[in-house]
Amino acid sequence: MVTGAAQPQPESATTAATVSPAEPHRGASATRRGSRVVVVGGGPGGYEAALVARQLGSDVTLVERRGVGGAAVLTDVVPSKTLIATAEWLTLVESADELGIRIAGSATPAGAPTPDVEPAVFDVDLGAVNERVRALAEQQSNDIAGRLEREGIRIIHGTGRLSAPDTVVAEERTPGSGPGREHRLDADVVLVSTGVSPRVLPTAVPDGERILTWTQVYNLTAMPERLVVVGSGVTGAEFAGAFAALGADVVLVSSRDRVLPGNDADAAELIEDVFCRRGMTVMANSRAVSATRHGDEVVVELQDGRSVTGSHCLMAVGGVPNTAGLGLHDAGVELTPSGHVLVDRVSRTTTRGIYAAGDVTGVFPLASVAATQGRVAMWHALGDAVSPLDTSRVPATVFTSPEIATVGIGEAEAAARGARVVTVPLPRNPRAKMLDVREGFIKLIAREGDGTILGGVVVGPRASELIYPITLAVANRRTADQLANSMTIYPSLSGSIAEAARQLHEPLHS
Ligand SMILES: Cc1cc2nc3c(=O)[nH]c(=O)nc-3n(C[C@H](O)[C@H](O)[C@H](O)COP(=O)(O)OP(=O)(O)OC[C@H]3O[C@@H](n4cnc5c(N)ncnc54)[C@H](O)[C@@H]3O)c2cc1C
Ligand SMILES: NC(=O)c1ccc[n+]([C@@H]2O[C@H](COP(=O)([O-])OP(=O)(O)OC[C@H]3O[C@@H](n4cnc5c(N)ncnc54)[C@H](O)[C@@H]3O)[C@@H](O)[C@H]2O)c1
Repeated sequence: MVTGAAQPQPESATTAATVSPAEPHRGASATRRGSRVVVVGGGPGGYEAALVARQLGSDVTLVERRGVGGAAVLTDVVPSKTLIATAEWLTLVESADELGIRIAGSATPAGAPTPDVEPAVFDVDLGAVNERVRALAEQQSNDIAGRLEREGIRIIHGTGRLSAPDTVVAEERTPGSGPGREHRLDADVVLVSTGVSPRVLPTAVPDGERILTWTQVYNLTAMPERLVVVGSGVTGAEFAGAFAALGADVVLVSSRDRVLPGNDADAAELIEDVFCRRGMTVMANSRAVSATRHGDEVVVELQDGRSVTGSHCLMAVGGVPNTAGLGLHDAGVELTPSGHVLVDRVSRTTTRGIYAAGDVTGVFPLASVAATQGRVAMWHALGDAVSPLDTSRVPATVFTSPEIATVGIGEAEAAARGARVVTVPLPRNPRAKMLDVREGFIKLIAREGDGTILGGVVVGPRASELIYPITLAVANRRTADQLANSMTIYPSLSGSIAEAARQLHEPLHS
């Protein structure tokens, strides 16, 4: 019998005790030791949950059909950010000349005419880059699997489904030899964390060679001559930027009037500008209706009758939740109109004892959120202290060059709430000048009156790191004055965060 902690109440706040997850939890003796927990899907949502459940004394089985670490480690976050690391290196090299670095033998005494030497050009061996990417992902997956096994978590390499609300059937994966052995796993708590798969348009079916999903780009052994990227969301923008930096001729087909439609408008405009300056073609208001292979070419037809031809096409048109065949309907688990699993802020589904975490819930498709949802699910299910998920404080980064990092409310909401917005351009910052940083900004949003920081945007190198002090301020309801009065290093890019905060100061007499 399933013994979940409380009646599910999707969309509502939890009934459990509320403390910050950073505070010590109650002792495991207060929790349901010895519970049988089955996790289906081994991405960050699943494996982080498994670790918490084990820590709380449960008997834990994790069923994963592909590889531990999930899509996050094997096809999405880890490989894309590793590829981007190579692209970033090439972007840095663009500044070499400005910084006084010359090709060996071409430096001249001061004042002498510079000899006519071609700027350094690097060829990227995409086969070698991708080999490194795949090896790193595989290694990370093995590291996580090793950790889980050391903690005493049982891993079944196979496909899981619910045969009843308290039973998971796992069919073991036996490569090349028909159906594998079936395990019937009785569970007190089930966590569904099966992620999403790339959305496939029936008129643009990937062949894995020239029409690709984002999971297939790591099989390329040679640089695409002309890559058409369809979709200008985060995935499309990151790959378009990376491949342009790696030396491919890139066309970005965007169905909207600008790239990154869900992001800060100033940041998106800046990135689109950078893309165009680097030679990328950005086609706005261009919805792709099909992608067809003709020998070594791919023709992408657009809704307005135009077409664009490339050597390769990357479809980055979003994902669909992996719920098919899981037995969710029969188990009474409700889905949202978009097909995601309906959960509340402690990850409960509509069936007692069944929880869900990560992209399959569609709550906020980030690895960090998946992991948090998974942990929260186990804290709740197993009776430990728990805070419901708060998506208003989640930081996110688009790993373009420059990076775009955001946290808290955006400008539209700021306007609606009458909040104050200050933007400080990064190129004015002394450290930025030294580093030849030519674009970027810090934007802070603060509540009128008491100056509480409500949100922020950083566009610049390593914005993913620079956003942290702003995240701390948003998460802990700190004020602009508190941010301004925390000293920064001189010279440092974070000095501009303090500068923006100083500009938000409201004098006592005002
Ligand atoms: C290109 C790309 C780049 C990204 N970059 C970032 C980033 O930089 N930072 C970030 O925070 N997020 C990033 N994301 C989002 C991130 O990948 C997801 O939010 C994260 O993977 C979600 O984790 P998850 O645990 O929900 O699922 P996943 O990581 O998708 O794992 C789900 C697992 O479940 C398995 N599974 C599915 N069905 C079954 C079944 N029936 N039985 C057994 N196993 C099953 C799958 O094989 C998979 O391994 C990126 C996404 C993409 C597409
Ligand atoms: N750095 C990161 O953290 C990172 C990176 C990648 C993805 N993600 C996560 O994954 C989620 C999904 O991102 P995504 O970019 O894969 O999907 P998405 O759904 O956000 O974007 C897909 C884009 O494709 C467009 N599109 C759809 N059909 C089209 C067509 N026929 N022609 C042209 N354009 C079309 C859509 O309008 C949309 O803008 C994001 O919300 C993000 O949370 C995160």
